[in-house]
Amino acid sequence: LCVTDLFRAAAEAGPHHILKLYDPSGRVLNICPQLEANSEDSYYRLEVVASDFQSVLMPAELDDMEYRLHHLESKVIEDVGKTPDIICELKSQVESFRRKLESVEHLSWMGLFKDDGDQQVSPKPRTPQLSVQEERQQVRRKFLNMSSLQVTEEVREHLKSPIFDNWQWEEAEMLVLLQVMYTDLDFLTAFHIELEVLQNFLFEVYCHYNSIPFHNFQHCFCVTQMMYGLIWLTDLRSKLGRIDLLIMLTSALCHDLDHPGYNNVYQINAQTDLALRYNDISPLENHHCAVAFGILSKPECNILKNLTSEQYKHIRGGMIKCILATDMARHNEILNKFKVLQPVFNFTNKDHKEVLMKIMVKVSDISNEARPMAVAEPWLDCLLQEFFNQSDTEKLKGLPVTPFMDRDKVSKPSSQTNFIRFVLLPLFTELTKLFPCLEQHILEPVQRALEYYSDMERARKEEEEEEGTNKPLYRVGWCLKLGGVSLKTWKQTSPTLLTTVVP
Ligand SMILES: Nc1nc2c(ncn2[C@@H]2O[C@@H]3COP(=O)(O)O[C@H]3[C@H]2O)c(=O)[nH]1
Ligand SMILES: [Zn+2]
Repeated sequence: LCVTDLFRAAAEAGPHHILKLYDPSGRVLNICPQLEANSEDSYYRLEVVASDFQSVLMPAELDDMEYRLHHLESKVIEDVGKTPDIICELKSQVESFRRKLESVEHLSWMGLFKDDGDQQVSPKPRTPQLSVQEERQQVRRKFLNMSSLQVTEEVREHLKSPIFDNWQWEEAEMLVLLQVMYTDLDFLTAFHIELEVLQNFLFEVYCHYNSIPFHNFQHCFCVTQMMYGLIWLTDLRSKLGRIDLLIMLTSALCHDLDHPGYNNVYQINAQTDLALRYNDISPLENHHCAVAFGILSKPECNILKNLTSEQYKHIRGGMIKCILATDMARHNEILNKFKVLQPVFNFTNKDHKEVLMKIMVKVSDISNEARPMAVAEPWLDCLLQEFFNQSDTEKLKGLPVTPFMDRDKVSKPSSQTNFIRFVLLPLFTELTKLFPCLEQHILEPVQRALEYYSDMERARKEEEEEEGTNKPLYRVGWCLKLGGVSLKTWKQTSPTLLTTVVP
């Protein structure tokens, strides 16, 4: 097929069909303007992979929702004589969602079109566009204009709790809160850190996180805040040296610096610059750590500059160990070490302390489900978006597809029930044995999350059985949030409840 034929064929198939294009070896090709020409003896194969496109992209829920909104509006008008603002807002959200589905943007969701021309999967020097730079400078100005003294006692206390809601805070405010963490742990006095240097360091850290769905600055903030909360909850200040606390908090802060949104498996399979540079050994974690020390190598950002060389060496060694420990490929190795030590744990033993510090960073890194559901669930949507993006790219490039990232294999609840059962609970249970006070703060919320996602999984299966069809594993619509309530939850709530949950 020549390109014109291709588009003619697509037009003939009509808008209700999904087409996929394959090369002679059976690889799915990206239908995009950069498509290479084929020759007479290398045919492209065009296949209709799904019909009734409209019903996939226009979930019945959307019609249902519009109908119910209309119904609700007429009832409210009968009572109060006009359409309340909240209903107008909902109508415009539903309308904008419909427009999104009708446009071509959603095609990238389905792995059909993907502009991966400037995809950054290697640590090339970052040359942000002016607008990004401007945005950052605005954040910097706002951050520097706020004083940590403005942060009230109430917020300082709340900052120590795992129920802290990151979604309520802007980036500049998060930077101030990070500054509060360093000051309230007395790091500035203990390590002679000048406030201006701390602010420069925090700002540079912020600039070195990418705007990607999950491994972004907000994730860095959440992990650091959880670490901070754990330090207070477990009273670690009385058990470890302040230098170890500095290592743990700074490792949490730096642990995903310049994450490109594609994991180690991808780096290795795609033979990216990172994989080449680090010989396939934890390429990402090595990179995060190297970026951290790159930032610290600038004198104006070097919060460690007033330390003795021995202290510096200790901190550098500790941070390298903690950041490299976040590679999930080493999860069992590290957890098993901790399991052996836990019954005889000794806070004065150097090796014991080292394993505990790694465990604390790991727990903080994967602690979203320990937070209230309204905070945790949007994080899962972000993670799945990054996962699906990776598996779509893997399919397009003909690389092995990472199974737990494959939109054709995982559903939102199944991804979570497995992760909670096999990763979170074993890890959190072990830490709780050493610090029983953590049970209510991290273990119980995770157990509740497991029930929540098991219920969601059951409901999905029942719906499938009722309808006798396979439900799409992860519907586009599930991502639309209306006042923090997912469409699916919304569908299940009564119209009267709707007005109360949406605000
Ligand atoms: N399914 C699932 N995976 C998670 C969750 N939180 C963290 N992870 C995974 O755990 C990994 C920790 O290291 P990475 O940041 O590389 O990538 C993270 C995700 O792959 C979660 O809530 N659900
Ligand atoms: Zn992380």
